[in-house]
Amino acid sequence: MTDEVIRLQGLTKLYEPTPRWMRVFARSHMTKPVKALDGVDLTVRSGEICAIVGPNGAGKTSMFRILVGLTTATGGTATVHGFDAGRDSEQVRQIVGWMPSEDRSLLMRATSKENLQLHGRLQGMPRRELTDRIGYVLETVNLTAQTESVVAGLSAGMRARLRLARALLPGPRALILDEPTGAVDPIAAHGLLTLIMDLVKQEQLAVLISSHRLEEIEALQSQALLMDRGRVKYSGDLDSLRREWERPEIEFVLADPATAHALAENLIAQGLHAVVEETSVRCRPNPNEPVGAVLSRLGPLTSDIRHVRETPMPLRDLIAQVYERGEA
Ligand SMILES: Nc1ncnc2c1ncn2[C@@H]1O[C@H](COP(=O)(O)OP(=O)(O)OP(=O)(O)O)[C@@H](O)[C@H]1O
Repeated sequence: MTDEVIRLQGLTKLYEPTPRWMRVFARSHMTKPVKALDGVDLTVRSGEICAIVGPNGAGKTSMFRILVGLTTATGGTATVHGFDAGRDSEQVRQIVGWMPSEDRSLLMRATSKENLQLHGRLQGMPRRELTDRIGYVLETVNLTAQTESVVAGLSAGMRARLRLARALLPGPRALILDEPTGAVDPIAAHGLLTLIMDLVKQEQLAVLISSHRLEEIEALQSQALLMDRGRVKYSGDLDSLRREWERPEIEFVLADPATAHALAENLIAQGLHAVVEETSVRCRPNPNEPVGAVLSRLGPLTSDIRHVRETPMPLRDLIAQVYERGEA
């Protein structure tokens, strides 16, 4: 399809063990090869956000580093708008905006403008175009008033927006955002995410984002790629993930604690895990089992139930299930 921007096909990255002679000097070294990415397939289209989720060591950073040309793949391909991230790194750099996770990449004693000027020059942007672009990107991230401010004096939220402005400098087709809200307080993080969503819509960017904050991923209404030790555990949208893995919690409210205990015993006898709290009993039915099926097995106890409530599974638990069942 023509609107495919980022495409990974069988992407593999193998880090070789540290050579024996180097182990003497290296602070840490590896004695065995590590497969950071193991045959990853992914497509991100323009106007789409894909969240990369995974525990430490899942391979998120390795994937990002390949896409921005900081390291090369050992197998498969990574392309952006048809350009190969390894072979055509020059072209890829002009159409990919990279927002690293930390402020370390900013010059703290320089102003916002100076940081962007330096970055643009390193990217080979012509001086005229760079001046216009700096004004535009600072306005886009609401930092026009901080154009001449020294970075050290900016808040964490402002610095994050400056890192985003820097990623936008080349006028990219794709954005790669590594933990963009990492050090930012929740209110500023919300502002940053809203800004990112608006940008995606307006400029039809394809975005890859990594975040350990799952509530943010839900708010972004993004696609999700769940990874573990270099392998893909799930790839698709969050609604399909819910349809496939959802096990809503059911709460039964009864007239008195004695009946609540009787109902809980019945559920436990059915092999379900049930928790009693005064007159309420909570349980999670088996996968794909509707609440009606549980009720039909309760017999005469059904008439003692005052209310039934269904609570959707939090995204955190949903994802944990994918990982746990994958292990099994
Ligand atoms: N330069 C490197 N040399 C050797 N091994 C590496 C290198 N970079 C990463 N690894 C290993 O590759 C695996 C994947 O690491 P990567 O940093 O890509 O994962 P991650 O999902 O970004 O983790 P984190 O959330 O901790 O940053 C890990 O086992 C890591 O130790």
